[in-house]
Amino acid sequence: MGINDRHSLVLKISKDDPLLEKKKILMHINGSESEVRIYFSSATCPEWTKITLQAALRYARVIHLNEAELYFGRGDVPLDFYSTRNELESLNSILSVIDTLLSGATSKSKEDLQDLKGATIDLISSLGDKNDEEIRIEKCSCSTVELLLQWGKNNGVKTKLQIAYIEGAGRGAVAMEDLNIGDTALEIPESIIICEELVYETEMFHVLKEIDGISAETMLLLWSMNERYNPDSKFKIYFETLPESFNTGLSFGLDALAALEGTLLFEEIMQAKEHLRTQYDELFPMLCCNHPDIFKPELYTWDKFLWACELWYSNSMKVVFADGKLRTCLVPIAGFLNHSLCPHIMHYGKVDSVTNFLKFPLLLPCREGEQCYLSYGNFSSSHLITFYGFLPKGDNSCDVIPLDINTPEANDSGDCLESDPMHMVRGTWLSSNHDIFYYGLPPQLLDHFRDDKLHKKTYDYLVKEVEILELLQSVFNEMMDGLGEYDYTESDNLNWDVKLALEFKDLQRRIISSVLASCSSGLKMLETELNQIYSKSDKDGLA
Ligand SMILES: C[S@@+](CC[C@H](N)C(=O)[O-])C[C@H]1O[C@@H](n2cnc3c(N)ncnc32)[C@H](O)[C@@H]1O
Repeated sequence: MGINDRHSLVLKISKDDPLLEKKKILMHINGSESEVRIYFSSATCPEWTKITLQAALRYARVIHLNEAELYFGRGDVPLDFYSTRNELESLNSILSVIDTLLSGATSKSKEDLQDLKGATIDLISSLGDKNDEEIRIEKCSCSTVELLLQWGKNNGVKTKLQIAYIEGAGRGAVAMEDLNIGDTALEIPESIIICEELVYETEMFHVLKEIDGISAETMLLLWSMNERYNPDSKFKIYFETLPESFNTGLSFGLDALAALEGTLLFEEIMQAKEHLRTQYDELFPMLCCNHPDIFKPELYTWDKFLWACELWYSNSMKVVFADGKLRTCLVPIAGFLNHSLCPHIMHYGKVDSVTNFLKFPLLLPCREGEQCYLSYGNFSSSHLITFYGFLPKGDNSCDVIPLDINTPEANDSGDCLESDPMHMVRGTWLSSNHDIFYYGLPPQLLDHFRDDKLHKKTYDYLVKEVEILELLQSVFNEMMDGLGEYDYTESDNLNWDVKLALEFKDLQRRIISSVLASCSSGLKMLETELNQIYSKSDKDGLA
């Protein structure tokens, strides 16, 4: 209860948030501190739920911003929509505050809180509806998948999902009934999660533990290469459901790599492959020669090593176990969940210490027959292609093009005087402000080039703005030329990897051309502004 019998929602930035200081500045500019209290009362006006939620959402969005979203946001524009992920997290955090209030509320206040809860759920649901996409889902009658589900159930798995074939994404999980926010779609007992402890029980461990600096993840990867072919494995059925090839960026052929030349994705894939090759060469053939009965040479080829790397990159999850330890794991059945930029499940990495189950609760309703999506994390499309082998549908706020800009000012000892963020651009269609001096471009990038001493809207200021936009135009024109032309003519007969490479290049092209369009329209606005100054000075001169 707050003043005058009104209730309040209290939202605050976590003290452990690494972006705490930056978020505090943004909150401060918008009239609040790291903690904000939003008063509400049903007696104020009929629209009170909408008004309360709008007020709370502005601050909740800041609390849930990630680094890139903070870079692209700005203190002097309203704390508007940032991304679907941010919106989903923000609305759910408001919902959990309301739920906490409800647990201790009296009957009158309960009614108001229930109304507010209903309005919050409506907003979350409409977010899901906006991102709803038409995709073909077909029943999966694959016997190995059915065997795995049965094995899971025998071991205690509880699920409200069934496995289906999803157009363009292999297998996926589909809701068997209408699922609401807070419902648990899937529960996996800790006992069937594949994690490092399994290696410790094997002969292999006695050999591997002698290798200097070897990580638990690498041991587990080598274990899985053998276990995949072990007829007596406890996880035999799980391994049988895995695809023969994962088709991630790590398996891109020469044509796809050639198509990507000059892009950051090319660099990312080459670096990742080089790293894996070095790791492989450090272990093999040494392990096979020294311990051929434990590391059978036919199971430890480069191709099989790459398969295992792709398995772990694309299917593993970081899980905090009931003992509090974080482990990289393979989670049978949960491994069927596909990724979305508007996921139903986001918070799932912790085993419930009372029940010993890893639970997958919903942040977004999922109707019967709809695909239930997970968030694999805040990853750019280049990361998702390299390590997962797909380009997600929709606007990915992590798709940025980093810019190599040096901070000009440094003191005598070479240290930068002011900490300059890593500058970048993204598709300017994601920005809400395309007015003069904003142009849909990142404010921090523009500020980097601006001269603080010039007063806004003066002739010199406008001339400097023109210079900045022309500079950006030349940088991005060069980047666009480097990408070459897109050839659509034969796209039907292309290999999966070349297709993916071309789709990535097309996305890069769309981002760059949006930046170029923003620069052009900005230059036009500046030209109009300068013309007004000229005509005014002409008139003044005549007078
Ligand atoms: C954890 S598995 C999910 C289950 C997988 N679809 C299967 O059939 O085994 C991750 C893999 O699923 C695919 N995937 C996940 N989300 C996807 C999406 N939104 N679009 C296309 N493919 C996706 C990618 O191949 C990715 O490497």
